Amino acid sequence: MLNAAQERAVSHLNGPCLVIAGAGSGKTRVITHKIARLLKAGYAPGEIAAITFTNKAAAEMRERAKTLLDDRKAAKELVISTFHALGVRMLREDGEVLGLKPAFSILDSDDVAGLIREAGATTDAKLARQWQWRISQWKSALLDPHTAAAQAQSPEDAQVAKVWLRYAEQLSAYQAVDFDDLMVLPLRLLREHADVRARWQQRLRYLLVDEYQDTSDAQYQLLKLLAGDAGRFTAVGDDDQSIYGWRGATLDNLRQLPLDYPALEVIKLEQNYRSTNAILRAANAVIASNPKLFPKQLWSDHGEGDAVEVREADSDDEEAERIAARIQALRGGRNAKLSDIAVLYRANHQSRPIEQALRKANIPYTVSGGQSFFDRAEIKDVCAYLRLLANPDDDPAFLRAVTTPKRGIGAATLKSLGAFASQWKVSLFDALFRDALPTVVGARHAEGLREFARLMHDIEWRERTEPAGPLLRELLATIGYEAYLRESAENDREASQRWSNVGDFCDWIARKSEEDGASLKRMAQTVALITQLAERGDQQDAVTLSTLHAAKGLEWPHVWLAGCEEGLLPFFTEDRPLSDTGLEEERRLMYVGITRARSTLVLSHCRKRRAGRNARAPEPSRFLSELRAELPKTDGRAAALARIAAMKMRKQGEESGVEAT
Ligand SMILES: Nc1ncnc2c1ncn2[C@@H]1O[C@H](COP(=O)(O)OP(=O)(O)OP(=O)(O)O)[C@@H](O)[C@H]1O
Ligand SMILES: [Mg+2]
Repeated sequence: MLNAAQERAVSHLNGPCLVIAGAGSGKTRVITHKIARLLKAGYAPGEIAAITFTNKAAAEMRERAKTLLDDRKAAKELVISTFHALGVRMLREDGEVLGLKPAFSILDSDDVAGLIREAGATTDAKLARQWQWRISQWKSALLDPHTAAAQAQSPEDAQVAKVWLRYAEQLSAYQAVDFDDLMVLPLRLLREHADVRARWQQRLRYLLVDEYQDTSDAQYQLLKLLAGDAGRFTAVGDDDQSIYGWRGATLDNLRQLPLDYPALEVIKLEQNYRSTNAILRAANAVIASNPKLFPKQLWSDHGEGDAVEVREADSDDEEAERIAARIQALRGGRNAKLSDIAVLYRANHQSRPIEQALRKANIPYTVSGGQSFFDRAEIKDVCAYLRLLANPDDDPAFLRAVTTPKRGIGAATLKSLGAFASQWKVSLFDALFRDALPTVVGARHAEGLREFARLMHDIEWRERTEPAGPLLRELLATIGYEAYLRESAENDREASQRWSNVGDFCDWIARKSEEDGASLKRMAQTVALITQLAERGDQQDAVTLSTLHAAKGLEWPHVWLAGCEEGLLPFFTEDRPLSDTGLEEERRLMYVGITRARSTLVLSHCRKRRAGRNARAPEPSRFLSELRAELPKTDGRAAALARIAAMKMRKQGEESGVEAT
């Protein structure tokens, strides 16, 4: 079912459309329903592209489309992806006009940091990170190294521009791109090649963009080029939920849209279908302190509901224990499933005490937004082999693979190999096949390197006919990866955990490659893009632990927002004091957190919080005072009962001898 305003948005098929509305008002629902409507109007599934903010949101939207359409085939053909994944698709198909081979590699942030250290000939990791950040900013602003050099305002900028030039050369030599390139290069592709542009405009005849308020400059330009002058798109967003300003997202794109498209149909939605009025009032109260771009007032017919609670804990450990006690109570008293419950927080490090308390209480949980599965060292090791298989010119992957596990090939050998390779202008892997190799690195090392090359060739040969899963397992057995993990991990438990992660990964590869009929190499090409543990399809009932940023767009019946403290939410430090715009973005983050809740919401803060080895005594968040007028008087008795429950749990934990990790 759709309400009248949603229906208007869904049925507006000719000309551009913007839905601007508060949290939980059914914006994402408009997109899924509009997909169905477009199909009815004669669009082919492959002509409709829906852009989501995360891979996880894309997977969810495809699920929703599946149920709505009742047509699995059509749902499969829909283009539902993030801007970045769409960029990859465009580059794989058409990147060659920019000099990019279809099998190019995608570097993650660590790979990039390594290359930039090399390009700037520095070992200072912190400095290199600063350069990386600057270069990324320039790239997002659509500059090129030469312009950056010409426009440099300071000697530092001039130096970074030089590093950038060398870095850019490395990237093209390695046939690799970084994450910024995934937006910038498709843009260049469409701008500079009218034929390619025409083809993609024909192909993606209608675009739907979710979370429009968090698009970057480059993304907006890409949208415009794809949608053409007729503006065949629908964008939905909420200016009060723009929380990625720090990463280059800009609300200017919202302001600009009506100017660029005078025919733009702007639709507001005011009814909230997610939350109770108690929760909405808290949300409205907080966001009221921000200046308004598009004023709106949310209401819901879900009734008043339970009062929003504010809890104070002595320490972060106590806060965590209370969270665990509350989850048990929700499970018992309200029959809640664990997947109905989320614990949200501002900073990754806050998950540690909470994870410990949940383990102690035997409550299954998943962490999202923090370190993802694919960021784990062991998974990156395996991926290095896969990347090298997909693209032998991928030098960073080569370096990681050839040294993991150790094969007696040291830094000196690699350095000579590097010099040799650049002299011949070939990749490191290619250099292994040059006749002069033994004279460069010595006979013994040459043999070691060539053995590695033979191993990779063997896999490459066999991957054409053999199924991906078993082949990958065999590769890991051949290189003795498990033994390597046992040697290099801190202790047995860690080694087992890591090895079991690798096992999960192999299972996932096996399953996915069977599903898609993909070879190991094909899988390797997609792997670089996957960042979400969720894609492994964990079905177990579990509580969600998530950063506020990663919770965007999602909803749970029960939400606990932890760490509502000055310095944490809003986030600031002595080195990084809060600016006005910074404070506004933090407030929007608080608003996003509050509006994730459907029925119950708890906000907590601690009197003492550990930060590294020190403890701080933070003040309660100013956002709590902003919504205080909307809260009932604190119920002393309920607080006391919760404390007693937490104490009991602590005792139980000690008695059953469950160890915290
Ligand atoms: N017309 C409707 N009738 C019933 N339920 C609705 C309707 N529209 C939306 N909903 C429900 O309300 C909830 C919020 O919808 P949705 O996630 O689409 O909102 P949103 O505006 O995208 O929120 P956010 O700003 O957080 O992304 C969902 O559970 C959705 O199924
Ligand atoms: Mg949404």
